[in-house]
Amino acid sequence: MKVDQLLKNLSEIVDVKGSTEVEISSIAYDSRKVKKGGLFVAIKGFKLDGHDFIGQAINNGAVVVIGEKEINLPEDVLYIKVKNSRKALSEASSLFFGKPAERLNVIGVTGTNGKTTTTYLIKAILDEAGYSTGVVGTIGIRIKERLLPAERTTPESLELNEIFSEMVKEGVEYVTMEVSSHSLKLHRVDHVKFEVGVFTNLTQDHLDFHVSFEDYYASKKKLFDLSRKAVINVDDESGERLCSELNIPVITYAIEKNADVRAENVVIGSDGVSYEVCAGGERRKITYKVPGRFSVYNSLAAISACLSLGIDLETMAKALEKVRGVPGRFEPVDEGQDFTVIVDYAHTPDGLENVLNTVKTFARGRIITVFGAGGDRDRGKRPLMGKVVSERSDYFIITSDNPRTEDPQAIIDDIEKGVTERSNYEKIIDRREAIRRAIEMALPGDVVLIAGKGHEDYQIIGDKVLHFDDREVAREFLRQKGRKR
Ligand SMILES: CC(=O)N[C@H]1[C@@H](OP(=O)(O)OP(=O)(O)OC[C@H]2O[C@@H](n3ccc(=O)[nH]c3=O)[C@H](O)[C@@H]2O)O[C@H](CO)[C@@H](O)[C@@H]1O[C@H](C)C(=O)N[C@@H](C)C(=O)N[C@H](CCC(=O)O)C(=O)O
Ligand SMILES: Nc1ncnc2c1ncn2[C@@H]1O[C@H](COP(=O)(O)OP(=O)(O)OP(=O)(O)O)[C@@H](O)[C@H]1O
Ligand SMILES: N[C@H](CCC[C@H](N)C(=O)O)C(=O)O
Ligand SMILES: [Mg+2]
Repeated sequence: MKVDQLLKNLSEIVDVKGSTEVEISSIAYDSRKVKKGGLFVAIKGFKLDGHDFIGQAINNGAVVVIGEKEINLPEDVLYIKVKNSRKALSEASSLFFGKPAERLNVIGVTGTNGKTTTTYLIKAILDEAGYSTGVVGTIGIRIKERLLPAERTTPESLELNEIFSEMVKEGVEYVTMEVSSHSLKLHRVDHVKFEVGVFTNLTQDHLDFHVSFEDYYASKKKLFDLSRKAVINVDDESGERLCSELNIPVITYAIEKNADVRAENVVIGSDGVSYEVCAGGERRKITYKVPGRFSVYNSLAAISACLSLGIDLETMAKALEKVRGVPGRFEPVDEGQDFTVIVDYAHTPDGLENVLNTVKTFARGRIITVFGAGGDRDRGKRPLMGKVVSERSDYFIITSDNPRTEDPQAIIDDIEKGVTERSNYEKIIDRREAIRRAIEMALPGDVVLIAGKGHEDYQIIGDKVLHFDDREVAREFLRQKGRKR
């Protein structure tokens, strides 16, 4: 990439110092990853300041540096001062990879809960319609049928552009991606023009990162500055507000309220949901084999997004009928036992409320819940999670869910503060032990809900990532219990 081209593409240059007669061979925002002939983007972080590592970046071979501070560099290194390094990183990496986002139809999904599920449902519909698809999100990066691991829900702009360029090479036409509030606030997707932006809902989470609920809302709203069209759940209070604040075409969806796409005659059963979708004077029966009211919402979101892309209801109904769930989202673990075990990714008060209300609709016996809350994350949600679980479970075990650098016992104590009186519960730090105990005590007809980790195959303790998979552990103890009989 030539520097003069880069200069033309950066929108907020403050100053340029040094020779512009250079060629850039790679980009890095971590000084340790800079290569010879590379561009280093210095980011003022939350913990460290990338500007402090410019020396190291130059030692590693950086020929161009982008930053926000007033800095003097050796003569042979070009310094570009910008207003916002993260935004510049997004613009530079898009250019470096040949602006791949412009060659893809990108659908962005934001909201506190339901993003992963909705992206998978949209993918299923697009596959059924015969398109070649890619997915970016919590479970990983999917390029057609190839699944690559992902560190974050929404990758940093540099990695995202690399993924997009790979997708373009492989002939992907549509990408459905989760757009987290972190990524919007931190300019990870500034270079993307979304065909459709989808808003699922907004409830408490991440108030460690966002200074207030209003800031959380404002970050999510940014997706719609980057979208051509919007799809919004107007049964959600923030969704309704968002709808009134946008100047782009909007398709609304709802069960309760009046909306462009509505679900009527909703039936929620133990093996899934069915309803009639009404859109633009058309009606079509929808069957989706994952239970819960939230399944109606997630499928409505996917239908509305695909309607805006011109796909017919017939194709959508066919696709949704075939979907058998998303890994770690309301996933049953079945070893032939006479009670139900479900692994789910609910890790917010709202997610837990939804999943427990769903379990309630079909549980014949007791509801036994195993859950915890992430360390180094929103502390305010912990007692709320404790309250929701204690109000909806007959028995529960508070345990660890990625304590990270926090004391696991202190996290459990935070959760316990919200537990209502006369609850039946215990606290077991070791998640494996907690799962063993829940399975051990389950009687015929009971439901054991293991919440919070879903598809994750690790437990983060301190800075160590240890292998841990709720589904594997549950299976092991189910077999053990089966053998004892
Ligand atoms: C809170 C958050 O999002 N933090 C992101 C932020 O980190 P930071 O500001 O703390 O970075 P820092 O450690 O201070 O470092 C500043 C800069 O110095 C650089 N550096 C550092 C050391 C060195 O030797 N040389 C060097 O150049 C770093 O590469 C960085 O560019 O900027 C970094 C670089 O872009 C990100 O990697 C990092 O994401 C971290 C890993 C993270 O855990 N993010 C999570 C919370 C996240 O993004 N989650 C969302 C939401 C999921 C959901 O909705 O549930 C997601 O999309 O996954
Ligand atoms: N529309 C919804 N509303 C409320 N809760 C939901 C909804 N959809 C799913 N859930 C619950 O939230 C959990 C997480 O769902 P999903 O993984 O689809 O959300 P997400 O927004 O991608 O989460 P994350 O922010 O962690 O990536 C599910 O396991 C389920 O219990
Ligand atoms: N993407 C979410 C996932 C939380 C899942 C839970 N298992 C945890 O680690 O807190 C986050 O990083 O907040
Ligand atoms: Mg997700």
